[in-house]
Amino acid sequence: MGDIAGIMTVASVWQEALAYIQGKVPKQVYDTWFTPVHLERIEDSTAQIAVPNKFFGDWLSQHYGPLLEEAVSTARGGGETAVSFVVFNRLAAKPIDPTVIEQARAVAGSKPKRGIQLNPKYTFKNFVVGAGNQFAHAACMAVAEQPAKAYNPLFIYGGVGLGKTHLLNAIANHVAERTDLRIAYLTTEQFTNEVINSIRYDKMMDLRKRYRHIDMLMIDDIQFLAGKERTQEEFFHTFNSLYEAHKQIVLSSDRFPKDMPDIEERLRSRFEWGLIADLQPPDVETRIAILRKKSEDEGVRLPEDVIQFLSTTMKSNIRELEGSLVRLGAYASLTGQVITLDMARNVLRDLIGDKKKIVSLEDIQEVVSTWFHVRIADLKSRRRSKTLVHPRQIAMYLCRELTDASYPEIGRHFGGKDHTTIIHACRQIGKARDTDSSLQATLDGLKDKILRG
Ligand SMILES: Nc1ncnc2c1ncn2[C@@H]1O[C@H](COP(=O)(O)OP(=O)(O)OP(=O)(O)O)[C@@H](O)[C@H]1O
Repeated sequence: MGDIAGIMTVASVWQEALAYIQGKVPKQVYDTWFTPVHLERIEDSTAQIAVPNKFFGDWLSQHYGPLLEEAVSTARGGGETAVSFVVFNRLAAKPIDPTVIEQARAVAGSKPKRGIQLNPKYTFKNFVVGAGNQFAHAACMAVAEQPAKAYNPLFIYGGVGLGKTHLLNAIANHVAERTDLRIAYLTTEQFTNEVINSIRYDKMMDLRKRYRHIDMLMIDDIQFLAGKERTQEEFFHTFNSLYEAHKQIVLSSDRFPKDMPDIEERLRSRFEWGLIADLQPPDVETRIAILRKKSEDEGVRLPEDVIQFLSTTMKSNIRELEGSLVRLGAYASLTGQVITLDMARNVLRDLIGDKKKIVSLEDIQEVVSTWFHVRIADLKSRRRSKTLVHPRQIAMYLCRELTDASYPEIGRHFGGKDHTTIIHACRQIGKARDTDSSLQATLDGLKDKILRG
């Protein structure tokens, strides 16, 4: 009885809200944007509007969110009503919260577990497991099931957009759902800012106390500690006290510990104490599985030939794969067309074109020097220290791989070196990359930076 009364109320509120909207927008807008949606329920003072897919919801929220709020509030006879959106063709539809659509990075607050803002979308359930990420996934699952018992620290490394943040969030979400452990999940940038502020306001003791009383510390993109001595020092002490107290530490990085030249040795070696698990670019089967899963979740119909096209064009980065799906879905939704192969080619032309960007030898030298924290002059010099030889050889190798420059020409750009030196470097790196997955990840990361500019 209560239910029926509830449904009737919702239905009548919606009818009135629609009448209100009709009076405010042109017919075409009304037909396109308001007839496909309905009011699902009203809870507290939030009205849930059911939409056909995520993009529709995003668009509606951006353009007509305030009008919807006004309409529902008026239909309910006043009082503020907020609106949120759910996708109605999904079984477990979740509200679309604009703050979590983009990656939500967590902030460690004074009460770490309550203060964190995890991205609820990043769970183990929606992480597609394939050959390249199986190991990292299993390691993360083990840690999530048994924090501080399985592997400590857990160090996840992998190239850009391969799922590090997703996995870290998945661990935190899993643990937060099942336990009362106090979790601090933050990016290295946030940790650095906290250290800087604590120094500035003389609150170092507070910071230390805060971090030393948590049960699980998760820091994303730890490579950004490079060159930040004071933050490294603070992190070192935090690490030690948590580790000694048998608390879980999880770190992610885009490179292997030994490839972090500007990080103190005592920290680097600690990163290797537990388990290091890498994320490799997905193979074609995994790319297809990811596309299928994401398109299903987002309510986007992707024909088979488009799935094939996307999975063979977007090879090295899952974020890019996802981005292309988002763009296609938005385009199709806004133009009211179904997705076809031609549309995909058209809409994603610039994304695909990016890959063919012409790069110069200088671009490569610049990116490599920033990555390894060495000067361009040192890359061109004849100094033979190990910290220089490796980046120099990598830069030479990438010059050969990403440009049409000849060996002598590359030699000239590296301080007038002989072409045999360049050939040697290319062979060394080419050979090593076949067996060294950390080198592979480094090369992928560098290429990504070079090609995207
Ligand atoms: N195996 C997977 N299954 C489903 N989605 C994935 C998978 N791997 C990555 N993704 C998705 O790809 C996007 C990029 O992943 P994520 O942000 O975790 O990458 P990252 O490695 O942290 O990148 P960055 O180096 O830029 O910080 C996210 O939206 C994530 O959900």
